[in-house]
Amino acid sequence: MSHDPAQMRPRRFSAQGPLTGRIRVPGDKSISHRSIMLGALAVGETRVTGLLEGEDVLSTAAAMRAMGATIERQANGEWLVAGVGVGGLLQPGTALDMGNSGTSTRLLMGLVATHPITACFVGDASLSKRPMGRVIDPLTQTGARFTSYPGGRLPLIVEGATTPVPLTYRLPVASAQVKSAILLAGLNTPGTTTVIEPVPTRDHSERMLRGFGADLSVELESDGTRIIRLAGEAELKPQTITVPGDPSSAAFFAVAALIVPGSDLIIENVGLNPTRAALFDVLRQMGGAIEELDRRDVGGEPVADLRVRASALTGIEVDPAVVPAMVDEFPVLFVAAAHARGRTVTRGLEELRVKESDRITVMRVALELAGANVTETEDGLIIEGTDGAPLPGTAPDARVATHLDHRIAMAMAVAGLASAQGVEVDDTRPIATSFPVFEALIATATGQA
Ligand SMILES: O=C(O)C1=C[C@@H](OP(=O)(O)O)[C@@H](O)[C@H](O)C1
Ligand SMILES: C=C(OP(=O)(O)O)C(=O)O
Repeated sequence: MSHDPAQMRPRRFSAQGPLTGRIRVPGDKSISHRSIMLGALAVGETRVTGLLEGEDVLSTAAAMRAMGATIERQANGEWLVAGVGVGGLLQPGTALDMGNSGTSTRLLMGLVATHPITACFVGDASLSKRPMGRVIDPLTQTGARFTSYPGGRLPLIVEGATTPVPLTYRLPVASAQVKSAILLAGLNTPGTTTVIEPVPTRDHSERMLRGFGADLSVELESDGTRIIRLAGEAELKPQTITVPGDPSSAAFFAVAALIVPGSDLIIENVGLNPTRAALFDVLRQMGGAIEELDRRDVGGEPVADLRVRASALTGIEVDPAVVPAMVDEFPVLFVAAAHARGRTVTRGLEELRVKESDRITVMRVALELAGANVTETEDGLIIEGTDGAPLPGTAPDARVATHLDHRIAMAMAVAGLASAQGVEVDDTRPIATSFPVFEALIATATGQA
């Protein structure tokens, strides 16, 4: 995807009335990536139902195919992955195009680092600005070699180690991608790979590696630090996986239903893994009516249907400790805060500056353009809400710049649904990276479908 204005797809999102009825969001992006990767490393056939068919996951699938796996979508929507076995990845014939996806890039760099192959990683303009040094640094210690653009940026070449050395690594940033890259590198490494995680991040890799039969243990220290140990030269067994709905996608509809008057919406099948679900707790603390219905287990992850009703929200100080458990949900939380009574303060969001865009600055500019009262700090935003009044929206000649960032486009679309004159975003194309049916579900929930 490029910034070429001729290819951008702008759209004005305007008030369409309340969100009602029932919707179902697509499969979780993090679990979908890992289903393909681990399936491709197992010996035999893994079956995946509910896979997110977003561009990011399709980039992962294309890369795993290029390294030898057979990955096919069946007519009934189920995906079959025939794996090559740990150690069996083949040298890709061309560069691996990671598109817009940080998760694909960092996790696959981990996999390639301990296979005796060389791979070149390329990506779009957004991904090519993102820091890869955070995985290059630890993975270099396995014996892999990296050649990258200055600052550890894409394009980059990974020459995997022929005799990889196991890592013991303490994470300097709270990042599930860095953790997962090291664990995946550990799969084809003799001995024990150890990741020390002072601040817990999403634990899908740990859960799924165990599910695929890897010998992985997690020790919890008294201060909350997690010590994750993985026995190398693992043999993964194929699995049948049902991917739960993505809480990060449900987040947009939860906020829309809270701030659009008269809404009463059921969002079905939402994954509520505690390392992911903090947004819903924060919105409840703000006074949001979010009920969990039929809590159950899907594919080893807690899931519920969420009933969300329009609510008067109150600003709060968001505890920085919850940031990793809602790291992708801040853009849409900011939109909720812009409609609350009083002030919302967020801190500890430095990581947002290195996502698909700098989500602190980009959301400050976007919300200001829509008429909100926002102050940017070094590590967060302070937002004075409207006490339930609609934001004016963007002027007829103004467009929110989304910078190839799907979550900016969707958060500001939600702002548009609750605005007086609509919010125009400059490009809706990036939405397809994580939530291809987003616009269709808006139409369904607002009765326009
Ligand atoms: O491991 C994952 O699947 C992800 C981890 C997070 O990134 P970081 O590890 O950079 O925080 C998150 O922002 C991303 O959307 C998905
Ligand atoms: C940060 C995100 O994804 P990634 O890092 O995989 O590009 C996201 O989906 O918000």
